[in-house]
Amino acid sequence: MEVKFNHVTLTYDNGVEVLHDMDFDIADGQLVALLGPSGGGKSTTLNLISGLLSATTGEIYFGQQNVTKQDALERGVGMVFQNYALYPHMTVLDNIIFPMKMAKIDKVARKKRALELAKLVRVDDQINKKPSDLSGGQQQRVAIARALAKSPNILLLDEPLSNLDARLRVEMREEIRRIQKETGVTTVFVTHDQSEAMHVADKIMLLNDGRIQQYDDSQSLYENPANQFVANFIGEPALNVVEAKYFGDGVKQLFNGEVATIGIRAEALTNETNDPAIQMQANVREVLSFGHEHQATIIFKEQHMIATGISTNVIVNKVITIFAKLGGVYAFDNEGHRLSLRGEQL
Ligand SMILES: Nc1ncnc2c1ncn2[C@@H]1O[C@H](COP(=O)(O)OP(=O)(O)OP(=O)(O)O)[C@@H](O)[C@H]1O
Repeated sequence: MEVKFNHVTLTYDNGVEVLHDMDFDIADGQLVALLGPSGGGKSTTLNLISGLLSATTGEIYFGQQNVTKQDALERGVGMVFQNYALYPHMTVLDNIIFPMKMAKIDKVARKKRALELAKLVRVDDQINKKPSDLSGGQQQRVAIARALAKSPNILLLDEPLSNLDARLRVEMREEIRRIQKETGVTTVFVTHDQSEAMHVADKIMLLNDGRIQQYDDSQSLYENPANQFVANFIGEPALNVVEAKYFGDGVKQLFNGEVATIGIRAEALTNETNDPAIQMQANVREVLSFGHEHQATIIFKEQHMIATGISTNVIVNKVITIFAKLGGVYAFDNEGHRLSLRGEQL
């Protein structure tokens, strides 16, 4: 089911508008991550999709239907909460059956469907256990199966991986993607972890201060950030941010508009390249190796930068020419808007 927000805002009871002009489409069958820092508006957006919160202004559509005034039950959404919220006294199978029992689905049919779902989420060998006898990952699988039981229009997951240890998180993020692709149900999940969002989602909605900063696939967010917030938030190591005053006019004039800040991706900083690049005289302070990766700290006009494109045999504590490949260099004005390269449209 397609989800459409038409200029939606949300004001809480205290009179403060926390979501501003949310205008977006989630295509049918897509897996979308709501990503952003704490307080950015992820949970509020999820609750507006679910119907647990009502839009203050604007409209919400599921397909052709205006659901703005409908509650969660009427909208037919499946929810998985952070703590899974399984019924502790019921078996795995009964947990999955429960929503279908409430919906008065025939006994034989609901058991058949529950067994299919247990198989889909790979807990079919655990169906007679109680939730307390399952691992965190297994409990989450059951919670997903239960949320899918009534064939929801939309599946919503609130920080689904946050209670799992590192190994299970990696396993479950792949599982969420597999289950979503097998069922084809439009799915939205909340996370504050960029790597999780990038591994799992088809598209990422990056939220900050109750506004969509960018809604795009992960590669576009990384390679073509809309503004300084997006460029800073996405990418590991974080973007090197340097005030434009440290660069000459030649560099500033590469861009349209008044350059206030230059951002350089760590991997764009290298000591040899054939790509179009900005040249800098910089001191390589140290080169650290982590297995097959290495990371150099370089100092350019007293500004520390992290570089991952420097060869390990470079001489340390010597000023050398470092190149910043233009593909990984962004310029921003003093409001954080991204400026295009001259002759290039953003
Ligand atoms: N019940 C409420 N009443 C008033 N303001 C609220 C309420 N719930 C959330 N807010 C405010 O709305 C804004 C968005 O909060 P929201 O919980 O959606 O962010 P979030 O991105 O999900 O954050 P987190 O990752 O910390 O859960 C914040 O400024 C928050 O303080």
